[in-house]
Formats: sequence, structure tokens, C-alpha cells
Amino acid sequence: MPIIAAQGLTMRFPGVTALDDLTVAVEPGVTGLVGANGAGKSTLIKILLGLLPPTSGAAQVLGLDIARDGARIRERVGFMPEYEALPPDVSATEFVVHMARMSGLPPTAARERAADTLRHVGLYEERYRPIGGYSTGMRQRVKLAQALVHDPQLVFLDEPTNGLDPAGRDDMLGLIRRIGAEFGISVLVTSHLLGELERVCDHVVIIDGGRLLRSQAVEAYTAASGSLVVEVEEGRDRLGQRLHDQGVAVRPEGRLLVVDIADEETYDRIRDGVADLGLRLVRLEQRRHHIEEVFAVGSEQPHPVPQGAPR
Ligand SMILES: Nc1ncnc2c1ncn2[C@@H]1O[C@H](COP(=O)(O)OP(=O)(O)OP(=O)(O)O)[C@@H](O)[C@H]1O
Repeated sequence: MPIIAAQGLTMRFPGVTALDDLTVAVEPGVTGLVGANGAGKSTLIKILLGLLPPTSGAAQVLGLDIARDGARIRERVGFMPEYEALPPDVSATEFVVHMARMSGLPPTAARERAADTLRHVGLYEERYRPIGGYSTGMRQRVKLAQALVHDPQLVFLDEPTNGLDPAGRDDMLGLIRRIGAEFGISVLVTSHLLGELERVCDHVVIIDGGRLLRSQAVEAYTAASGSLVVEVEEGRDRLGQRLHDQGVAVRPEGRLLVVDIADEETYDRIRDGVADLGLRLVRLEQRRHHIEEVFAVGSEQPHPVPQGAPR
């Protein structure tokens, strides 16, 4: 059964249609909701939380109706908002305990759950320092912790990698993967960066101008390509030259060789080359497409959200 289902959701604000007849179903797991700035992602989340009544259409979250059961949805769904309104003068512990109490946990359980959750998001050491002195990455973790503290079945994470540097982004994506894989909590995570979602999501839903562009398993986007990636410890150029001399289409890429697969013999030629030259093979695998390449070339749809698109 889908954890989220929407039928013909439309949201009109004066002068702008934020959602336009959106029908989509999301299964359990980690799902990316991708769309450029203004595509309607945050509006959809607010509607699904029962905080904003849509102009028309219907939706159910965990089988609960958004029009009738908003409070029950919010009991069972965690929410990490895009913008922050964290109090600077209190510590992460105080804030997350407070949020746990607001969700109805008794005092002792709230303290225990807050400590556990802060440890899971990697904020344990700094948990007694005032939030005002935290970095952007630490503040994002506080927002994530408060979304998880009441042990929800599902969390909505609105642009959780916003404002993070590449290392902070990697850490946050790793955390999101763990929320799904280790804690069994389903995740709906929004991003305007299509590329980062293929690393953590099972499924992506792409919206543009409030309309559904695609809803598809990530695996379907990242199907195997016709190239092999070869990594050897040393002797990359000698192997490349040998393959080239044998008529194999090969090109260097960083420490790797990328070899076009002509037929089954391509594998044999690589294996023989590595053996004859006495090289150590580190990796030989079929290259997978990246979601972004699929959208940039050979797709019936235009590339909806370029990596690093200005916000
Ligand atoms: N309360 C509101 N009143 C008027 N217009 C709104 C309101 N909320 C959202 N909009 C408009 O609806 C459209 C969709 O906004 P939304 O915030 O859902 O987009 P988004 O995909 O989440 O983008 P972002 O990542 O910038 O938040 C935008 O044109 C926005 O300006």
C-alpha cells in the first residue's frame, strides 16, 4: 500500500498555481521529490501534513486523509522544514526534548529519545552547547533530530542539504540513507539537485511547475550503460595503449580507463591485457548511468533541474 497517495491535487495562490492536478503514489522506502526552485515541493509537503488545504483534489498519508486527519498525520510523520527558526539561546538537548514533549512523550521518555536521536545524527558531543554557536551542518542535524525524536513512521525532509559544503552534504545524505535502511523509517526528501538523490533514494518523483514530470525507481534511471570501468593499481596507460592497439575504444578518465563494450571479447581482452602486463586489477565493472545524464541526453523530457541550478 502506498504511504502517500495524491489524486488531482491543485493549489492556487493569487496569481500562481503551485500544484497543478498532481496525481502520484509513493511506496515505503526513501523517495526523492525533485523540482527546481518554485516547482511546488514545499507546498506539497504542507498539504500532505494537513497544514494547508488544497484548492482541489485529495490525498492520503499513511492511509489517513489530509482533510480530516491532519493531527493524526502529524503524530506519525516527522517534518524537517527548509527554513530554520531554531532558538539560539537553548542547547540542542533542550530543544529536542521540548519537541519530544510537544509530540506527547512523557518527560523521561522525551529525554531518553532526545539523547538517542542526537547521537544518531552525530550531535552527541555538542548537545549541551547553545544552538546559536552551531555551524549550518549542525543546525541541519538539530532540525533532523527534532523530526525523528517522536519515532515517526515517515519523515518529510525539505531540502536537508541546503547550505552545506560538499563534506556536510555527503554526511547528510549518509544519514538519510541510514534513516531509511537502519531505522526502517520511510523518507520523502526534497532537493533541487537531481544528482544527489540517486545516491540515497529508491525512487524519485520529479515535479515541474506543480505538475508531475516523472515518478520512477532510481534503478530504472541508472540502468547499465555500454561502457566498462577499469581500474588497475599501476600501468593504466600501458593497458590503455594495448587495448587501443587491439582496436578497442578506450579513454582515460582520472585514474580509470573507460572501455566501450563492443562484444563479449572486450572482457577477454581486458582480462588478458591485465594478466600479460602483470598488473593488479582493482575494479572492472559496467558503468551505470547517472540520473542527470539520462535527463540530459536521450530522454523524451528536457533536463528539468540542472546540477547547481541557481536558487
Ligand atoms: N503562501 C503562498 N502565497 C503565495 N504564493 C505562494 C505561497 N507559497 C508558495 N507560493 C508560490 O507557489 C510556488 C511553489 O512554491 P514552493 O515553495 O512550493 O516551491 P518549492 O518547489 O518548494 O521551491 P523552494 O525550494 O524554493 O521552496 C512558488 O511560485 C511560490 O512563490
